[in-house]
Amino acid sequence: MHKAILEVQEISVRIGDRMVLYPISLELRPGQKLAVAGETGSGKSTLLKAIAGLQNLKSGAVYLQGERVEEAWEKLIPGHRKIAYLSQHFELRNNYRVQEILNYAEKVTEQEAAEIYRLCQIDHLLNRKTDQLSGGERQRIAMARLLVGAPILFLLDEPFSNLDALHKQTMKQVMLDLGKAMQINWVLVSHDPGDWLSWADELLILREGRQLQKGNPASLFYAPEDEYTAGLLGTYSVLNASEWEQLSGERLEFPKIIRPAQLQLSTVNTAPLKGYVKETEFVGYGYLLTVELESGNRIKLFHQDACQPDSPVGVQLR
Ligand SMILES: Nc1ncnc2c1ncn2[C@@H]1O[C@H](COP(=O)(O)OP(=O)(O)OP(=O)(O)O)[C@@H](O)[C@H]1O
Repeated sequence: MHKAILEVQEISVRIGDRMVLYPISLELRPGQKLAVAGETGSGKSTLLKAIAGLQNLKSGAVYLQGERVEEAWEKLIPGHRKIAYLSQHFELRNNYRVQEILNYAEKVTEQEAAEIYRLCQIDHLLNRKTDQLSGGERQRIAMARLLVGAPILFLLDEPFSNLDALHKQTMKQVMLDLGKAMQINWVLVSHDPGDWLSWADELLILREGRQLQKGNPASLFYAPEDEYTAGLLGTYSVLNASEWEQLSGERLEFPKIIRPAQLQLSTVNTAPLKGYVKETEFVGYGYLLTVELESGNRIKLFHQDACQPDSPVGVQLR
């Protein structure tokens, strides 16, 4: 019995004469949810396709429950029957009823299929034609279509890119429910940190085809190795070593990356750092202030209330 559902061993991909993915290894244990982040062109889709057996590898191998996943060149129709891959460019055949499209892919019992439709929140759409659906509905149907194929690993490429905040929430709930009910393992690729920070157990950061950092989302959020990772995951500021020492008492050899929620305003006279408010931006649960420190360095922090531009403020650690 293999403990890992998925083992990716040192896989690399070359397309034409370009290296698109340098050797990457990872493991997914049952129930684990992995998110892959990186700037556009960093190799996220290529990694997913390589895991799904839809890509030729230059080196390495992918194992699903201990069995090697064949590469694209090894099969007449590339792909693995236990791995579902939902591309950001998925297509639903036009002019069919939703039910017909789903029946065609069904490899589960009628009862299980009904449960999948319920969890994907598409029961009410089964009699619709595929060209009478919203983007969010199409996405959930494409997902259900793959799910009735009974996968154990589900790979999603930018599943939220066309959805509004409400539909995103629905999709995330659907994925959580499905993960629990059907013991499906997820790997998700996304641009938007809001999509997966709360969702993933593990986060992999890619840059120019290389694995930069891997860890749990909260630790990467608060301790990114560099500004690339910091920037991918949200708003940040950089304090120089002396500013950080004034703030925390800790002496570092390098600048410190810090998140807005780690700082707060304080009384000007006694504050370790002083500056002036330059911008106030309403962000729903408060205001994101831009404060220019005495050094000229601009940092961002959250505050409950709006502040007048150019008002003098003190800054301390929260
Ligand atoms: N079929 C192909 N032929 C040539 N180059 C390709 C091909 N597919 C991908 N690439 C290149 O490989 C690199 C990685 O592409 P990939 O689609 O994996 O990136 P990505 O991180 O998913 O990007 P995005 O977020 O824009 O979807 C890019 O530089 C891309 O131009």
